[in-house]
Amino acid sequence: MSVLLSRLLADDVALPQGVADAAISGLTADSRQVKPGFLFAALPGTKVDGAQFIPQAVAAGAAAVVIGDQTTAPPANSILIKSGNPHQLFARIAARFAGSQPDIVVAVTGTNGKTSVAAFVREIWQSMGFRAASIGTIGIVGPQGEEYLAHTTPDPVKLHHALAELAQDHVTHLAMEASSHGLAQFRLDGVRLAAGGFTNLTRDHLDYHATIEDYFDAKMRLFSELLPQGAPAVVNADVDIARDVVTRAKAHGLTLFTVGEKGHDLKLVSCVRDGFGQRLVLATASGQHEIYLPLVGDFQVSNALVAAGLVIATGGEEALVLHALESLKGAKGRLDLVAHSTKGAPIFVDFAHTPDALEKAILALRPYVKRKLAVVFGAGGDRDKGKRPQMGAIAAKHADIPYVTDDNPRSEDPAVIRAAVMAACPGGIDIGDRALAIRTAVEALEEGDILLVAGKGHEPGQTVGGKVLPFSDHDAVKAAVAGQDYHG
Ligand SMILES: CC(=O)N[C@H]1[C@@H](OP(=O)(O)OP(=O)(O)OC[C@H]2O[C@@H](n3ccc(=O)[nH]c3=O)[C@H](O)[C@@H]2O)O[C@H](CO)[C@@H](O)[C@@H]1O[C@H](C)C(=O)N[C@@H](C)C(=O)N[C@H](CCC(=O)O)C(=O)O
Ligand SMILES: Nc1ncnc2c1ncn2[C@@H]1O[C@H](COP(=O)(O)OP(=O)(O)OP(=O)(O)O)[C@@H](O)[C@H]1O
Ligand SMILES: N[C@H](CCC[C@H](N)C(=O)O)C(=O)O
Ligand SMILES: [Mg+2]
Repeated sequence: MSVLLSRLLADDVALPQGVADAAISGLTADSRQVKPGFLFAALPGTKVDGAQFIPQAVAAGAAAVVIGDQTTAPPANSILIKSGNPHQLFARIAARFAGSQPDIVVAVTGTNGKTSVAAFVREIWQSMGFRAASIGTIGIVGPQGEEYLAHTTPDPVKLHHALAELAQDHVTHLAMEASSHGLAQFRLDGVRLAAGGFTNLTRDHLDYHATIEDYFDAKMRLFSELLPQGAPAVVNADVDIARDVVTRAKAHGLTLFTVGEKGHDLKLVSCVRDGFGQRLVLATASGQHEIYLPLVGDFQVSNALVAAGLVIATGGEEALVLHALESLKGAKGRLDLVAHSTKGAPIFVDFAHTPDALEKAILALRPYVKRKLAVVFGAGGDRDKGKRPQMGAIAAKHADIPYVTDDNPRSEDPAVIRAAVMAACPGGIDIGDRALAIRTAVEALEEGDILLVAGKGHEPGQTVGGKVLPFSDHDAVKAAVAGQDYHG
């Protein structure tokens, strides 16, 4: 398949006619992927400037090269397209190259809860009879099954290829996660969005964003730049920063839809625990509604309301949406009750890998604990180091038995990461080998205890050095309960 360069650039860049008639056979921002007739985007990155690979891209047959207008590009035997924002231009080109997108695409941002909200939105739409999918940390989940992805928000080429495939498969409704990296790197700038959601903002990714304000600004691009005027902004009103989100959304002419105890459009009137579920009373313009939410944790109520808000605000019938909440399953590895120990203690697997998430996950389980609450957790390598002592302190404060273990050490020395966590976690038990930590914790469980295994959730591997070794918390827990060794 080839597309005329003029079609890919639309009104973004004007080129002389003969030049604009070039046929482009593919796109990439990686010189190593260039094939004859491709457009290569030479993008400045966090490690290198893609412009240095222009000679290789041209030698591989690049027909056109997108570069920043401040970049001094080497003389190239191909069409040079200069842009003040090459990342954004590339995202738009990727959208035009791929062609179709599902009719209704909503995006959710926030530090925690994005995957859960995207999964809930997909589930609600499915139960209303729509052909729906979601894209995010757990991959592409749709009618054709699941495909794991490397990123929460994929790069524009991968993203638009996925959107076009879903549209061709007659998927009309899509919920996607907008990560702060994805927003900062303009990965979603070609997506036609119908609505945006916001969950919360707490500490994460301060290795990448210089300050928490920069991190917030990146997230706010969804509201202040990506959504078209008048589109709904669904905001969890129960977090302090919601005020700022509302201000930005209003300034951009979005239609506010607030949810939660302080919400206006979908208000949480009351919430009472009922086994591993919760009975909610919700208020909307049409009156009060009693709902059973089959999920553990206050934060899942908040996520479910953002999800319901996104569906209602994009035209979903309120009664059907609220009814659908009663059968939500949620995303794999989010406070997932995976097994019971031989003494009957429930064991949960969760994806908490930020201080706030760890605190929320532990506190969500506390009401069910009759004796002791144990937590197995760690902190990721090559990621925000400031999270480590904070997570250690939270486990020490809120859990009875904290086990500190490895969670994707990546290029770092795992013992150094654990030491940083342990320094703030008096009483913590340091067991680097994650399978052994889980087995030790499981074997120590008594009746009335609960174990939370946090940090990896759905992840299928442990990243050590440059290698991803097969590892699943779900399987490690099941093996430990069966008294078997687990090696991934
Ligand atoms: C920090 C970060 O987000 N980096 C992403 C970014 O890379 P970069 O632009 O910094 O790349 P770079 O290595 O400096 O290279 C610059 C350019 O030169 C190009 N290049 C490089 C080498 C070469 O030989 N030829 C060549 O053309 C590269 O393709 C790139 O376009 O763009 C790349 C292409 O899209 C991503 O693969 C890469 O993700 C890295 C691997 C990553 O780990 N990202 C994580 C942190 C991430 O994005 N996470 C978020 C949030 C997760 C969450 O929800 O918590 C996500 O959405 O997944
Ligand atoms: N609304 C929330 N508030 C606080 N913590 C939450 C909330 N929702 C989920 N969590 C916690 O955060 C973890 C991750 O949740 P989820 O995967 O839905 O978030 P995410 O925003 O997609 O995360 P990531 O950016 O890592 O993909 C959960 O396992 C849980 O511990
Ligand atoms: N998208 C997140 C996932 C972190 C998962 C956790 N297991 C860790 O490795 O810290 C990141 O790449 O920072
Ligand atoms: Mg996610």
